[in-house]
Amino acid sequence: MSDTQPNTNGSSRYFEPEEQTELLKRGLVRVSIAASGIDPLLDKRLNELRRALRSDAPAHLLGELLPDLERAVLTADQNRQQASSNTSKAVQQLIEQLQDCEPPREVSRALRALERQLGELAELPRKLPSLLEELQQLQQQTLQHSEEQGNSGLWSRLLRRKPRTEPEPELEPAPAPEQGPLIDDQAPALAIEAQAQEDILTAPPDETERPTDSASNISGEEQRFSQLAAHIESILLRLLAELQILETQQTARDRLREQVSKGLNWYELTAALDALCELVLGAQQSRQADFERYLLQLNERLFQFQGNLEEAQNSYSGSLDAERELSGAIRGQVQVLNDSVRDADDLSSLKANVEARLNSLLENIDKARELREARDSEVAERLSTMVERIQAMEVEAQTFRHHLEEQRQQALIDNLTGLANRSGLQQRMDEEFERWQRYGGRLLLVVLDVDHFKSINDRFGHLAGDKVLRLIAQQVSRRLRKTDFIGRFGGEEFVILMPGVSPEQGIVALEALRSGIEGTPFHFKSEPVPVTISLGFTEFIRDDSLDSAFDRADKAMYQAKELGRNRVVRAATP
Ligand SMILES: Nc1nc2c(ncn2[C@@H]2O[C@H](COP(=O)(O)OP(=O)(O)OP(=O)(O)O)[C@@H](O)[C@H]2O)c(=O)[nH]1
Repeated sequence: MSDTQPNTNGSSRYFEPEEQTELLKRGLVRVSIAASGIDPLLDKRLNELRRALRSDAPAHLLGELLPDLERAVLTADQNRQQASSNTSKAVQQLIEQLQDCEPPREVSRALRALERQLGELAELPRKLPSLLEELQQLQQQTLQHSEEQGNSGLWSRLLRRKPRTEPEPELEPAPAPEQGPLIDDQAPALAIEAQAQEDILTAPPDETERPTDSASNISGEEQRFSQLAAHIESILLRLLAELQILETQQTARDRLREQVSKGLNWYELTAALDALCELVLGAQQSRQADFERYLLQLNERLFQFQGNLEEAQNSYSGSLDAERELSGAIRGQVQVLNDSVRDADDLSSLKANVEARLNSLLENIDKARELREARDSEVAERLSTMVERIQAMEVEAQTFRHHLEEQRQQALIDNLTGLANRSGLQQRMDEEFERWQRYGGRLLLVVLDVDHFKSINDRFGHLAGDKVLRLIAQQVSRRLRKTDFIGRFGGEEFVILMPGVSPEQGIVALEALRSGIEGTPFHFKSEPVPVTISLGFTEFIRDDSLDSAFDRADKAMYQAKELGRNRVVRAATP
């Protein structure tokens, strides 16, 4: 059979089968070149095919290449579909984010239309460039719209600097009253002198650092952001002040403290956190290394100690041997003396003989004594060295115990209020609960929450909020008995334990506590800041667990909030 093919001038011409094969091969080579660059495995297989076609490989060899090629084509197709689906998802997310920014209605509509186009995955690679171009325009319109609405976006907010550093407001409690038997009614006057704090709310922002904003268009959101940054800085400064570091880290700490107190933007904040992390880890590692060194030293000393004991033991058994040797020698000399007395012929030779034997006996005894004395003094010396070493070891162990205890205690204290933190509170609750289970008696658990604390933060800033928390902690601790215990449960919530107090006594005490806080004149500059607390409490009853009692007290506290706040509610017992 023959075949025809249109030639360049339009007429058809006949092709021999060899020519047709050649043409097909050439066509295949070109198609394979066009299909290159889609997938690395497919490229490899196409390369192999091209090499085989160019080298005039026999048909059966070409046939062997085909299954691999087919597989590579299928895999490449799957990969392409997966890539299309990923791209589609990413673009879809971008569209959703833009929709979240509340774009103008026409932009939102266009975004929805664009989203619909993403459904046709097969078309996506071809359409992607125009699709992205359209998306970029819609994004620009959305951002422009956001800025016009004064609703500055997350990035612009993050990249901007906060206003000047917020100075600490001065909250000055009057001197502490004497502790009353259960509750002291005389609330001290507190003055929150916070000129500086008020400055924050009214001070114009730093123009050089806010290139796009004027002082007048700082949104409420922006202000909250600045307050949050100030809050983070105050926490960092407190951490830096309280961090136990090494002498070699002092300069790094001072540098970081200076940097933080000057105010940080978010980029600097990340670096500052890194630096803080380094300080903490450095100090921790060094303490760890110290401890390891101490353990090594201790090990070495114990080893020496054991060596000394062994030597003392050897020396003691050496003395026993020497004494045994001496008594054998004496016995021998006495035996010889006996024999010479028995066999003596005349008095003068007997006398000389006895004298010689006695002298030799005395010599032996003297030698043995000297030897024993030398050994005794050696043992005494060893013992005194050992005693000294033990004393040194005791001192070191004591110091380490002290350090460990200090660190353990620090981990249980809340930095802001100086009260027990959640872990400290948990520890004490466990102890009190165990005592109550073992010995019975009365135990009250109180949950205390500051009312509308969020609005104090919002009105006066987080630093003022912190000060209020500190002062409440002080006020409440002063009014409690020595046997009571207060810890910070978290945020603006505290827990009080009152052992040996009946619910009737408890309600009186807590009512006085509540009215004491209410009557404390907190001031922000000259403006009074109303601070009240809500309390819920319960008595531990049979079959109670810590959780069940806490739950009751917590519910009672929420009931106090629901009833209008600033009150004490006793939990209903089941
Ligand atoms: N300044 C400061 N604020 C804190 C601290 N811990 C938590 N807060 C804030 O305390 C506020 C508690 O607010 P909410 O839980 O809404 O309660 P609230 O405003 O006191 O209202 P009620 O409890 O319903 O009276 C939140 O805004 C927290 O950010 C802290 O250590 N310092």
